[in-house]
Amino acid sequence: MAPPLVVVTSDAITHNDASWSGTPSTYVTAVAVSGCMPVQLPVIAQTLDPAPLLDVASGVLVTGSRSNVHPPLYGAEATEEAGPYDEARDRTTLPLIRETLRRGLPLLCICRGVQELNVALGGSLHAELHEVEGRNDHRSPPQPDLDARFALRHDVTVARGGCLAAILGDGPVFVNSVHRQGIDRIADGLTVEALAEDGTVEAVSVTGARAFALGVQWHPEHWVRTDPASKAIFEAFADACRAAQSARTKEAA
Ligand SMILES: N[C@@H](CCC(=O)NCCCC(=O)O)C(=O)O
Repeated sequence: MAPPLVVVTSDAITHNDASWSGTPSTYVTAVAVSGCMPVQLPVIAQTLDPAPLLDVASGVLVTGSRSNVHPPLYGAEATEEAGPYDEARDRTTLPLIRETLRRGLPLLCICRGVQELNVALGGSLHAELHEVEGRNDHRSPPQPDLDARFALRHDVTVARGGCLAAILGDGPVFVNSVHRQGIDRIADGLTVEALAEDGTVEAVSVTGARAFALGVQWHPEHWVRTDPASKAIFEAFADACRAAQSARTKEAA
C-alpha cells in the first residue's frame, strides 16, 4: 500500500524578493521518516478550500512558525509589538483544523499549530508569555545554530491516563522550547495533556476526537530521528494516519 498522504501547512514567506509559500524541511522530513507522504498545502492571498486534499489525505500536520496568530481571532488587539503576523496562514489553517476534526482525520499540531488549534476551537493566547506573572521565558535565544535553538531544555509533566501518556507514559518528558506565546483560555473542546512547571499548557488533545488529535507546544519534529519521545509522537501520529488510510480503502471497496 502506498504511504498515507499527510497535509502539511505552510507559511506565507518572502524569498528572492517574491511571495512564496513554504515550511521548514524538518516538518516534511519528520512526516516522511514516519512512513507517510507529506503534501504541502500552500498559503496564498486567495484562501484555498482544503476539501479536495482532505478527500484523499489520511492526516494533517499543523506546523510551527515564528509568526503569531492574528490577535483579533481571539478577541485581542493586533499591536505591532505582538507581531509578526501571517493572516493568510490563519485564514488557511483555522478552517483546515476545524474541517480535519469534523472529518475525524488524524491531526498533529506543533507550537504555533497548538495555538491555532486552541484559537480555532474558541480559546485565547498570551501574547508575551514571559511577561505573565509567574511564567518562565519559553523563548529560545535567536541563534543561527538550529540544534542549539531547538535544544531540549525543560521538563513537562504528562497528565496521568491521558492520550499523551498513552504514547509517552506518565513520567516527565524533556522537551525544547521555542515560543513566545502560549495558551491562555483553553478552548472548551480541549483536554490538557501536559504542563510545564510554571503552569504553561504544553500539550492538549481534542476531547472525544474520533481519531488522533494532539497538539504540543514543543518541537518533536526537530529530534524525530534521535529523541525517543519525539519519535514516539510521530510514530503514533503516523500509525493513526495508516489506520485512516486503511479505513478509507475498506470503505471504497
Ligand atoms: N510564533 C509563536 C509560535 C512559535 C513557533 O511555532 N516556533 C517555531 C520556531 C520559530 C523559529 O524558527 O524561531 C510563538 O512565538 O509562540
